Amino acid sequence: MPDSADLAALVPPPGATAVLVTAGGEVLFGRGAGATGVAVGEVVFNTAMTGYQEVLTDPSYAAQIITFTFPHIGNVGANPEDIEATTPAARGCILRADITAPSNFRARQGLEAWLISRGLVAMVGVDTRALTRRIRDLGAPNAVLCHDPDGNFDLPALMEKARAFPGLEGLDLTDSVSCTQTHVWTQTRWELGQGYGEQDAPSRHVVAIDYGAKHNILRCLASAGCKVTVVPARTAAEDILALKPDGVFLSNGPGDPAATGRHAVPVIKRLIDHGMPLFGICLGHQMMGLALGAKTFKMALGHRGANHPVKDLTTGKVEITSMNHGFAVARDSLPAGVEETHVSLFDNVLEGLKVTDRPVFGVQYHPEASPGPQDSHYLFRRFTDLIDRAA
Ligand SMILES: NC(=O)CC[C@H](N)C(=O)O
Repeated sequence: MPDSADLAALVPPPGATAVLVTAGGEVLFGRGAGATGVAVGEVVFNTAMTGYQEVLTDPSYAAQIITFTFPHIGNVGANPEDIEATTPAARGCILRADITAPSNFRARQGLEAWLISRGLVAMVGVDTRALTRRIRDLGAPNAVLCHDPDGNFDLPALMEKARAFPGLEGLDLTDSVSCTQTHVWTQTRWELGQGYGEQDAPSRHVVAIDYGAKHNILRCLASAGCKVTVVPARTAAEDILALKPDGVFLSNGPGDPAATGRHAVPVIKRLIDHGMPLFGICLGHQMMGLALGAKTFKMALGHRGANHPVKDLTTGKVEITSMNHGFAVARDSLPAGVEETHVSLFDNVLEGLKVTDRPVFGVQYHPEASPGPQDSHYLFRRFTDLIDRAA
């Protein structure tokens, strides 16, 4: 493994204004883009070919630096609609090609200006295919991404910074991305020519626990006919029950489910015991698993993209899904009475579960897509059917 002296001896190539330094001492130079400064986190790759704005605003990417496997990122620019959360969570991004001027009727800004406005550090002009292979073969590294227009890099200090990052295992990050106030969500899904809609006359009441919820999940719930009351991540079970919901939704979110589960699992257990219809997505699904007595584990590189095939074991149908997870529920830890409902056809990881005698289910992937195909939207209907049957 390279040491500080090896790193101090490295001379950046001419024109290098950004560098990625891993905790293991690997160094990758490129050209800086977006905000200047230093970003610390776990480096992961996403294989989606579209929807970079949704990916970069997904709160589940807190404390992560994203490299896109698609080489041309930025072609459609940025617009104020394709935003999954207003607070920045991802730390930065790494791109193959230079960011070019936008060409899309919805663009209001170029990607470069948008990255700066969100404080996202970026690096372009690097071999993202080699970086992706490295992540695939050796796992997702902790690293520091530094953008300095003068190209002054203290590489040993950057490596130390990467080493000081504790890694995602054991990290509860929901407080940094959850809402702070209870509020009602009324926006519905985007339609071409109309944009987002506003809900009218919802017939069911769902409380969504916000561990870092993507907006499109809330829109899908609103479009499925639910009045959606969004509550902060640490809301007590009794306060949720006092809102008299017909069902409770457990959102996606960043970090380690076992760490966030320390405060969230007792709340989820109480709701399950109460007989409440429950639907969990990603982090919400993982913590539902923990509440039922299953275990979660950290995957070597995780699943991130918009092209992951999943089989619904309850219908035999295969759907192409959107994913972003680095942890998963361990199949062999599922207790009696909890059934696996979905499985990844890429690597056989458990992607969904349900409780046999209660109205409780969750999926590991992202049925709201954003970005990605809409094959899995049926799950919102499955939730409202459960609510209606439990009424
Ligand atoms: N999208 C999510 O909710 C991600 C859940 C969790 N942080 C993981 O990486 O597995």
